[in-house]
Amino acid sequence: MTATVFEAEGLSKEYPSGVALDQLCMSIEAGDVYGFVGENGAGKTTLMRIIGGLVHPTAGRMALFGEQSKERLASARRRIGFLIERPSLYPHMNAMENLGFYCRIFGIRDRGRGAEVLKLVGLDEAGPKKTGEYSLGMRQRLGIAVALLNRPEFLVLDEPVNGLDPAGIVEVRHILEHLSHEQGVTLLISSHILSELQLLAGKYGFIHQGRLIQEISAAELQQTAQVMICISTSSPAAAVAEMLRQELRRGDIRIKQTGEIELPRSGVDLERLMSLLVQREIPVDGFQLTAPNLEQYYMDLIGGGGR
Ligand SMILES: Nc1ncnc2c1ncn2[C@@H]1O[C@H](COP(=O)(O)OP(=O)(O)OP(=O)(O)O)[C@@H](O)[C@H]1O
Repeated sequence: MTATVFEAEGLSKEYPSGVALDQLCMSIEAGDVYGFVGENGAGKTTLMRIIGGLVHPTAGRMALFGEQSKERLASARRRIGFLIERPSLYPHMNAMENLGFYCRIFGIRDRGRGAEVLKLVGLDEAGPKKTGEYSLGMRQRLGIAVALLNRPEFLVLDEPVNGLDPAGIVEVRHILEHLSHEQGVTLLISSHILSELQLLAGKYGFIHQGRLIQEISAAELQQTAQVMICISTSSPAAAVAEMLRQELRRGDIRIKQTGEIELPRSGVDLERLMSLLVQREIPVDGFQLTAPNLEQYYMDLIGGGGR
């Protein structure tokens, strides 16, 4: 039986300016990598702050590791690591000094723990460099190291790859994969980079205007989301798309921003499609079947799919 790490029932948060979380019900099981997806202002950070005890809900209940009372929630939070918004680091200190500071705050006596987490995030060679001189990627990795100091069973990460360059994104992904696969850490990750989230998460929760509108597992996404056909041609895309709409009698053929023509795979006779392109002497520079795509699924879900 898997243990429930986090559970919310009717969890709400109202600010004078409006509702940030609206009767949210969700659960995260031990070992899950839960991807939290939503537009700016949807309520993701608010939920993470509630989990961290930084914000109090106005209604509803929640449990962490099955604990619900105020006192027990406080001790359950010691089993969790947080990186919410930007890591707070002292710029005039190096990585080890920053970690030493947090060890004192968290009451961690294990003197070797700082070096261990630095190694885990690949910063063990950063040496005496002050964190004020760190790149964004290094700061983010050090933020993850801080979150790991207490050997958390559950890690809550608010947009951990936001603003990182491609190499930094891959580095953070490898760290999180290691924590999940090798150490069994449960992860809750919010991100706007859905292609990246799709490489990590096993389950997704979609939040829209404070409401959890859907949860789906990666396997369900694989089955549900549409495989798309993507055609690139040097012929005018608008004319080719119109010809295909007429011939295939479909209204769901669109031109992507990249200029490629895209249509759902389902119901398309590929042989007929190819022969239409050949008969009309349309040069085909690329023809691809794309894998189920989290971004497209999300856009369709909130009604902005453009198809
Ligand atoms: N301290 C606060 N006081 C008043 N309103 C707040 C506060 N914090 C958040 N809000 C509001 O609550 C709503 C949800 O914000 P939240 O930061 O949780 O969204 P988010 O999904 O994390 O967005 P983003 O992707 O931009 O980080 C927004 O309308 C926001 O303006």
